[in-house]
Amino acid sequence: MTLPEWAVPLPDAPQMRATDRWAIDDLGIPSLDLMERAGEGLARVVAETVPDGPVVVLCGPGNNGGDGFVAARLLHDDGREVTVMAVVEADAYTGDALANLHRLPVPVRPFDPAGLDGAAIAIDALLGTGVRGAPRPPADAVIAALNAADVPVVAADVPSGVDASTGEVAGDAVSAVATATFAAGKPGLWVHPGKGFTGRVEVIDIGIPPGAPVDPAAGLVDDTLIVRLPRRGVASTKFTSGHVLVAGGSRGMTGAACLAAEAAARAGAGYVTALVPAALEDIFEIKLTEVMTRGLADADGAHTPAGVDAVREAVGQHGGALVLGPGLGRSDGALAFARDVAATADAPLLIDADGLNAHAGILTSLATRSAPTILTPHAGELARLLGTSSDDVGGRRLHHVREAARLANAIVVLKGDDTIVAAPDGTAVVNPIAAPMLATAGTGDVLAGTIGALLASGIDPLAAAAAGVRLHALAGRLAGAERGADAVVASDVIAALGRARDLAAG
Ligand SMILES: NC(=O)C1=CN([C@@H]2O[C@H](COP(=O)(O)OP(=O)(O)OC[C@H]3O[C@@H](n4cnc5c(N)ncnc54)[C@H](O)[C@@H]3O)[C@@H](O)[C@H]2O)[C@@H](O)CC1
Ligand SMILES: [K+]
Repeated sequence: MTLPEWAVPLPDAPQMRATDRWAIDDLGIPSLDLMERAGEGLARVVAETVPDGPVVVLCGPGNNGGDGFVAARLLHDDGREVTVMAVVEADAYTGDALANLHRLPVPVRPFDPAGLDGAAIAIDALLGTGVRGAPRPPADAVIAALNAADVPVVAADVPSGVDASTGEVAGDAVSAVATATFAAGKPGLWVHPGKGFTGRVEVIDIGIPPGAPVDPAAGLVDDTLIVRLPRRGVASTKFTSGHVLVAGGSRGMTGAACLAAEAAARAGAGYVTALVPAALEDIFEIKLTEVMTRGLADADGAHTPAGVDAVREAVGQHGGALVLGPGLGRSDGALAFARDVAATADAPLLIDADGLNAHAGILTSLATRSAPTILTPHAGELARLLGTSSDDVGGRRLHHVREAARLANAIVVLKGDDTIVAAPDGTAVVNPIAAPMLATAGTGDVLAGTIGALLASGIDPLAAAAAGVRLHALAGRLAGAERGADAVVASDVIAALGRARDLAAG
């Protein structure tokens, strides 16, 4: 498993520990220097967040607490009033944390919730990457007290209670306004529910050079990937730009298929064909201008297995990528159509919406497809695919998206404001840009068409999915700036796709 070079690595907790050990043992960097720089960064983030007033530093039993001691000393040196409270006796400390406890210019007090009264800001240096499982007493009570107090919190490395490797939150977790994370981001800071606790994330350089012998499986998507996307050139034709087929639509849901088709065109496809129920073809002909349409044998305005041969024929004629599902509906015929198309169409395939519901509980049936497969579920759809609840998916997003990718032998895009794209080998990339304006009908269809166009351009499916997710979020933000964040509709996002791409590509 190797993270693509366009992704920013997010080491998990064991990889972060190995990185620290490598820096200390192999490069000879003193561990106290690392802790000093971590504490410096932490103190800086505190000063940037709340520049004046008393600071309360809550320190746990390990090196995360040691970072807190360093920040306490530096903030005190800067003239801040600092109170340090520890959750364990001072004689429980060892190593670098103990060394920094000895350098504190103020006494360490036992934790007392009243100590938070009057604080302008607090530092959560309770638990970091060394934690196992849900916070145990007394740390759990300290986390609860901190959340109950009306004091902004800056977290050291990771909000205590958030699993740095996964973003899972087994008990209570500190709700921070900012997180100063050391050496590199961690997956759990970017994946919900953990992401909901971090506030602003700042990565602090603690002086560990690149080259650690670790191989993170998770990463962040940034604009590097967009810069690398193929562009139309002087020799391009509509054929070299890629062909997207959209199979979907049903009575009452023609819009979804249109949005996916139009998004594919705006995301760079050279030509797009909508494969729609024959009874509705005239409607599609009127609604779509650049997109070609083809009517398939239908039942009462919905797809049926009788149309599958025509899909295969269209794939054989034009090649390209197939987007299956937008507006498909849930009639028995349409669901059977989706299963048959997925099982027999020999083209790169993206499945969305009711195309996913057609595969509820039978995810492994997709694993034997010969061409690449991308699935784009939200939490509810992924839960149905895996036969579990949306709450279970919501609590363990990284785990479940990886599991689905492995079972389906597909790229799986778990949508949200922390959209995760996972590959069958466990590689997972997260899009860090939230775009709340995308919370409106039809934006999922736009994402499906966008990824479809990138898939048709011939880039690898993980890159196509990740780039589509990023472009979609960037376009959502642009549309929000143009239309007003709460007024964005899906077609605004389509209209902004091209500019989003140009801006991100620089
Ligand atoms: N040299 C290094 O390794 C560096 C480490 N740094 C800091 O050190 C942290 C990691 O330090 P540690 O490995 O000491 O680990 P932590 O400080 O994260 O916590 C480990 C301590 O918490 C206790 N603990 C474990 N699980 C618990 C649970 N569920 N509930 C309550 N207590 C629990 C353990 O008994 C142990 O005492 C990083 O997050 C970072 O803040 C930084 O100082 C930079 C350099
Ligand atoms: K912490």
